[in-house]
Parts: sequence; structure tokens; C-alpha cells
Amino acid sequence: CHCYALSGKASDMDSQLKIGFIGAGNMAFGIAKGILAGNVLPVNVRVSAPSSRNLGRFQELGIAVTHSNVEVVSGSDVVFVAVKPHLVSPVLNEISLHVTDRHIIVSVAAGVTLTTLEELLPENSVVIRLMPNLPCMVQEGALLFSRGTHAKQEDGALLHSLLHRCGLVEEGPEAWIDIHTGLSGSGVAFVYLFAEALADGAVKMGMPSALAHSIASQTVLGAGRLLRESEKHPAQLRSEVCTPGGTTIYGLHTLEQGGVRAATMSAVESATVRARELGQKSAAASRK
Ligand SMILES: NC(=O)C1=CN([C@@H]2O[C@H](COP(=O)(O)OP(=O)(O)OC[C@H]3O[C@@H](n4cnc5c(N)ncnc54)[C@H](O)[C@@H]3O)[C@@H](O)[C@H]2O)C=CC1
Ligand SMILES: O=C(O)[C@@H]1CCC=N1
Repeated sequence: CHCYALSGKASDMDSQLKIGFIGAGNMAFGIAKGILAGNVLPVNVRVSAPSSRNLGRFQELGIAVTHSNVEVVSGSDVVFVAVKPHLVSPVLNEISLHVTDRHIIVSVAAGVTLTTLEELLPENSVVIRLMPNLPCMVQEGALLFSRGTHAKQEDGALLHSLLHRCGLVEEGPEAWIDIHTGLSGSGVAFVYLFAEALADGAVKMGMPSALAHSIASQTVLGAGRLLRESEKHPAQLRSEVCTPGGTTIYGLHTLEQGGVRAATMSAVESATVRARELGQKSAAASRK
């Protein structure tokens, strides 16, 4: 049974837990790295994918690899389902017979709802929906999870404890997961686009590209760290950068004329709406 006593001893339990990943892509790798940075040993982790192409980097971490999803489920307590959303339904159909009350099934697939996940698994299965983002790779992810009908508070605490080295980990109602997907799952790509454009601007003004990209990435990193560590509102920090009549306010005016703020809000909205659409598609597919 997954009912580990969690009276502040979650991290002691982690070291004995068996962790599985179905799907060996970027997200599985990022989460695996964070989990190994915590209390879990590589011998207690296994990962499956149909081809060997993506498995090498997991092997380099000492993680056992296989082509059998069922083998991952049979040998694990916590199973991360980290395949593309349209593959969640076939994969859960394939493993369903092997899921027991020992398991916590954690899906990271964009859009796929707890209801769909629960319908595809045996009755009373413990299911958690998690939305991570790519910076889990460097333990600076932003992760939000939501518990299914049969996932208890202590199951959430266990997941939190497993993932705490992946970055910021929060729990919330399921309605926020699609929003978090737009804000942060996809949001990192919006930040990359902005970083690329910053560098392009510098190249346009005559700076060599390699230096411009290196400075742009450090600028994003530094701005992010200061924002998080100061706990100030972004508008406050922005005003600290703006000398009256100086360079920054001229640049900001140009950005506002380009509608960057409205465009960014709309980008979060479109990505959120798309996550909801993906959820409806996967629900329809699971009923077939
Ligand atoms: N990439 C990102 O930034 C984020 C992705 N996600 C979600 O994570 C999930 C995975 O995304 P990525 O890692 O980017 O994809 P990916 O394409 O890098 O990885 C998918 C993996 O699944 C494997 N796979 C394919 N069919 C399989 C099967 N039948 N059984 C087992 N494994 C199979 C592939 O070989 C591959 O290793 C998606 O559902 C996505 O919505 C969530 C948050 C952020
Ligand atoms: O683009 C996607 O659908 C996935 C989910 C969040 C980030 N990548």
C-alpha cells in the first residue's frame, strides 16, 4: 500500500521508494534528475520507452532502462506517465491490469484530466496530475499538481517530497493546472523567445551574436533570480531600473507600443485554452 507514514519523515521514505517513468523524453529526464538530487538512489528508478534512442542519458545516471511499460509499473510504487498526451490513453490501457493499490500514478501530460486518467485505470486508483516545466533539468522548475479522487493528502506530501529538488512545487485545484501549463509549462518558451529577441536587438546594434546570446541568457537568469529572491512586484523592480529620462523608459515605451504586454497575456490565454482542448480530445479518445 502507498500509505507511508508521513509525520515529517517523507524524505526518509523516499530513499526506499521505487520510482518509474513511462516515456523517456525531456520531461521524464528533467524530473528524474531532480528526484535523484533528492533522497532517491538511481537503483530505485527505472524508465521505459519503445526505442533505445532516448534511454542512453538515463543509463548514464545509473537508471535501469527497459522497453516494457508493464515492467516499469510492476517494479515501481510511484509511476510518472511522461508520454505525449495522445499516447496516454493507449499507455494506460496497456498498464491498467498491473496497477494496484500500491501505486501512485502521476501524469504530466498537458490537458489530460484527472477524470480521464481515473476512467482509464482500475477503480480507486491513486492518481495525481502534475504539470512540470523544462527547467526541472537544472532544478529550477515550477511544478503544480492536483490530487485525484483517491489520492490522499499524504500522497501529495509524498510527491512533494520526491519532487522538492526539481524546483518550486505547489499543489492546487485541477482548474489551475491548465492555467499553469500556459503560464509556466509553455511560459518558459515565451521567455526564450524574449531572450532571443533581446540578443537579436544587440546583434542589430553591432554586437557579436555569441556574446549577445550569452549576455541575454544571463540577463534573464539575473532578472528572474532577483524577482524571486527580492519578492518584490515586477513593477517595483522595473521602476528601480528606470532612471527618469533615461534609457530604460525609452525602451519600455517602445515595448508598450508593440503591445508586448497584451501579446504576452494572450499567449498565456491561448496556451491555457489549448491545454483545455487537448483535455477534451483525450477524454473523447478514452471513451472510444
Ligand atoms: N516538454 C515540456 O516542456 C513539457 C512537457 N510536458 C508534458 O510531458 C509529456 C512528455 O513531453 P516531452 O518529454 O516533451 O516529450 P518527448 O517527446 O521528449 O518524450 C516522450 C517520450 O515518450 C516515449 N514514448 C512514445 N511512445 C511510448 C509508449 N507507447 N510507451 C512508452 N513511452 C513512449 C518516447 O520514446 C519519448 O521518450 C507530454 O505529455 C507533455 O504534455 C509537460 C510540461 C512541460
Ligand atoms: O507544448 C506543450 O504542449 C507542452 C506542455 C507544456 C509545455 N510543453
